[in-house]
Amino acid sequence: MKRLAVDVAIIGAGSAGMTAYRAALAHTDKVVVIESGDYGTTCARVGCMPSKLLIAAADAAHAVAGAGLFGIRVDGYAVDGKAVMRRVRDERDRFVRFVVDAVESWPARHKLHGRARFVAPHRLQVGDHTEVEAARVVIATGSSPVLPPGWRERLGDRLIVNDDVFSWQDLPRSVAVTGAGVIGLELSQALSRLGVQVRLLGRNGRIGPLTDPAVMEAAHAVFTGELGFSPDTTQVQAKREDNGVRVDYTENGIQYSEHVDFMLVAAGRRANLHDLDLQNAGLGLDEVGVPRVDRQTGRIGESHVFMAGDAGTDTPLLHEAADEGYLAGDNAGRYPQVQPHPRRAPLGIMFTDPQIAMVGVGHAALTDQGVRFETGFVDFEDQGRSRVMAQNRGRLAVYGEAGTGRFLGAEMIGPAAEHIGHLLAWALQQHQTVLQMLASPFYHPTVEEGLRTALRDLEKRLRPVMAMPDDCMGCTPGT
Ligand SMILES: Cc1cc2nc3c(=O)[nH]c(=O)nc-3n(C[C@H](O)[C@H](O)[C@H](O)COP(=O)(O)OP(=O)(O)OC[C@H]3O[C@@H](n4cnc5c(N)ncnc54)[C@H](O)[C@@H]3O)c2cc1C
Ligand SMILES: NC(=O)c1ccc[n+]([C@@H]2O[C@H](COP(=O)([O-])OP(=O)(O)OC[C@H]3O[C@@H](n4cnc5c(N)ncnc54)[C@H](O)[C@@H]3O)[C@@H](O)[C@H]2O)c1
Repeated sequence: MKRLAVDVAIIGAGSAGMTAYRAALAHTDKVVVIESGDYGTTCARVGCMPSKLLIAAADAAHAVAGAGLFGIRVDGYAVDGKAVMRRVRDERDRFVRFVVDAVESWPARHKLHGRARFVAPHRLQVGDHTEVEAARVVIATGSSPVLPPGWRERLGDRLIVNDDVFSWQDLPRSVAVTGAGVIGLELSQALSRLGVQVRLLGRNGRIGPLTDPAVMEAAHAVFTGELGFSPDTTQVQAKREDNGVRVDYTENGIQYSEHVDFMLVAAGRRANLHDLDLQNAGLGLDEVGVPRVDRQTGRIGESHVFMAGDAGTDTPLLHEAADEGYLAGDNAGRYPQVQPHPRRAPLGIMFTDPQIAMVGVGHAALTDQGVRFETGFVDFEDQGRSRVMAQNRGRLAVYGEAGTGRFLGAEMIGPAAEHIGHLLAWALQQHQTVLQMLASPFYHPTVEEGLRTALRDLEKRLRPVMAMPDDCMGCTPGT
């Protein structure tokens, strides 16, 4: 058994771990990053990037299929599944290469390969070959898909998760997708637009991260209109049969039975903490055995252990993982002079079409917290620029605090949501009021004019006396 003594040991070389490494290195050279799997990160290898590559192909197919609306005739197009998947894999490999190159440029003394687990608060065992004595530890072990009990045993290789999709050589004929969350919706719509027959099995009418009933209603209209989407299924059973899976489920009291090539499970992800033997780390764990992490320091309680990324967050997103990696790595490096780091305004974007954006505090959380707030809406059906582009589907809800007029958050499904989401998150981070936001420029004709309509609606409800003049459709058409 080799022995190693370091100031900072980082478990996991994903996006959070890599950022933690760079931050810790600013304080000490005695750092080691321990990785049990392949280098390249979840984001580049099986997450953000390959999923967006698949969506890009689906968008191209959708644009061709819908070109007739603009008077553009496209005769006889076909989706070449092998070519689609080849581009997804090739471009994905390019992104992975950049990450792997970065890791390969690190000195060998900073890297260790193998599965890490705690044997004592300051001691990690890595595989069966090395024992690391670490003054501080950063846990950045990411997350893995949650599978319904017994399905892996019953379905074998017909049960797939996101990782499997991106190594396909060709597109299958049909898939059932369990879970209408972010991954389920993004992949279902992309596969459907590429000609795969899709059955998306949701639960309790949930649709991605949305909580605002009016925005959810608009989202339901979008996805049930386009996909084989069953938003409120119960009693879902899956069993293996010849060349695929038999899926039985109930919706609205009616039983359905379908045969599909694969069952894709996208029913949420769980932090990779189970095999770390955290009970040996001397940490305070909560009632379900999970450590509590300070959002601004990344530190677990008063301990020498820090956590970053999907392993310890309720916002498992790439930019959050990178930020958390930085603050955990920095604090592990400078320990015991741990310092808090400010966090950014919450922002989430789903790359469906139309896209979904969540900014700040959502409708359900505002309601649960008893905040006095008002809501402004815009429906995109008659929004000028959106209609010009035939992307006039969806709804935006913006929330403002009663009394102060402070902007609090937004939920949206609609055109350009990735851009509108950023504008709103930046305004939120600057603590702007709705009136201050309305004082910013809005160009004509843009989708942002739809945002202005929603903000004006909100302003009217927040401060009836100081309301802005009504929209003038004749002055600037379709805003
Ligand atoms: C399909 C999909 C699409 C996504 N799309 C987006 C998107 O568009 N935008 C966005 O912001 N986010 C997206 N995400 C989320 C984003 O990918 C994650 O939030 C981010 O990658 C998390 O980074 P991480 O460093 O925490 O984990 P990871 O990158 O998973 O790194 C964790 C590392 O720890 C290693 N490890 C685990 N246990 C041990 C151990 N005991 N010992 C040693 N090593 C260990 C693992 O092998 C892994 O390499 C997506 C995720 C998925 C799955
Ligand atoms: N665009 C992006 O930023 C992006 C894209 C993909 C993933 N991600 C990240 O990855 C995380 C994980 O994604 P996810 O989609 O796996 O999780 P999720 O939490 O977004 O969605 C899981 C969904 O599955 C449902 N569900 C759970 N068990 C079920 C069952 N047995 N049957 C039917 N439905 C069931 C849940 O109610 C939920 O709606 C996301 O929270 C997100 O942060 C982000």
